[in-house]
Amino acid sequence: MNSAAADGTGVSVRGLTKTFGSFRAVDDLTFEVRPGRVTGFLGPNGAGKTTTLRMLLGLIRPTAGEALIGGHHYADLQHPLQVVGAALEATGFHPGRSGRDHLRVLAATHAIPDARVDELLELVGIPAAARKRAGDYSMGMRQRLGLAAALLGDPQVLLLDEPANGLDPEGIRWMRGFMRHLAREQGKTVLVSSHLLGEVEQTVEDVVIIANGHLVREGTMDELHGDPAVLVRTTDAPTLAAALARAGIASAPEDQPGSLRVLTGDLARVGDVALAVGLPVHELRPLRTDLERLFLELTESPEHRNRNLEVTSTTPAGAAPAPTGARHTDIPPPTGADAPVPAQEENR
Ligand SMILES: Nc1ncnc2c1ncn2[C@@H]1O[C@H](COP(=O)(O)OP(=O)(O)OP(=O)(O)O)[C@@H](O)[C@H]1O
Repeated sequence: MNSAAADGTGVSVRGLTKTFGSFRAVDDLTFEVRPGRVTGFLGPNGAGKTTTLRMLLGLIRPTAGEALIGGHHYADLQHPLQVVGAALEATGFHPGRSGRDHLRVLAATHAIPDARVDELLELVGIPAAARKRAGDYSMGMRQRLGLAAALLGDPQVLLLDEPANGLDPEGIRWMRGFMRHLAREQGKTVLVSSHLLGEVEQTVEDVVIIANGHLVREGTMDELHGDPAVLVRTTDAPTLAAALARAGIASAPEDQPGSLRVLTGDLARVGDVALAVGLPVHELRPLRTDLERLFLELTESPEHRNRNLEVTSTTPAGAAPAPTGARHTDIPPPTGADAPVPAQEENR
């Protein structure tokens, strides 16, 4: 067993499967989430991210496999709020009640002092606004309130579903910094879902990428970026390439005349080699992997084509396909254990 899962600090998903009728929303999914790092849980709309998070939180029952938090099923946690905090949907706040009161009720049912509520509202940046009725909150305010609720019990593990949704650029910057702080300074295990790799690439160290309920890539951001490379442009690329080769650095011509792709991350070294052979450097910059393109390649390859964009067999002739992320039309609206419910207090 993975040590993080065994010592009670990580998240472990093994062979996790969920079917709704004949539709496999999550299909034999296996991955680990480590403490002290922010992990991006990525996939296009409808890939199965929320369904996976809901299984981790015991909100829906897996058809097969297991979803463990610190080596335990959610249902077996004696003090869940102190182990895992979740912000799944920025809803579920009573519109007539203030955000502060909402948190105070939640705190009271878990013997958490009111002072903790005010401390958290301060931390998420809404100490005054949280005294107004939640029904008037912007999406961004609800996100911050949801985050405060998730942190109430100071849990080791945080599961955040698209937390940047509805935040303005300043809010997004704040959220990124806050997630990094929780993981790096406080050692928490942070799993954050998003359908945009670009949205989380500056924040996450690890990624778990899924498409159509399947795992398509698990690893570090560095692995995703691949080996470092540098673009250099000069007046005599073959001479520079030969000099670089003598210095033990491989390179290959780029499309642009006079340009080389050099397989190193050390820009200064490339500049020094050019200087040593008397060549001017007209351009010298790191070559970055186009992560957005890579993400599309991984998730939209023929075997992972987004099933939500395809017409289902039950769609009436001539009818438009279900929009991306829409529920499947052959499945009745969820009820009971499988109904979408907001995080935290519904978990009881
Ligand atoms: N209760 C349900 N009944 C029927 N189908 C469902 C139910 N919940 C989810 N689905 C379907 O399962 C698939 C995965 O949905 P899920 O919400 O987990 O995806 P997601 O990756 O979180 O997408 P998004 O980024 O749009 O939130 C979708 O095709 C969705 O329509």
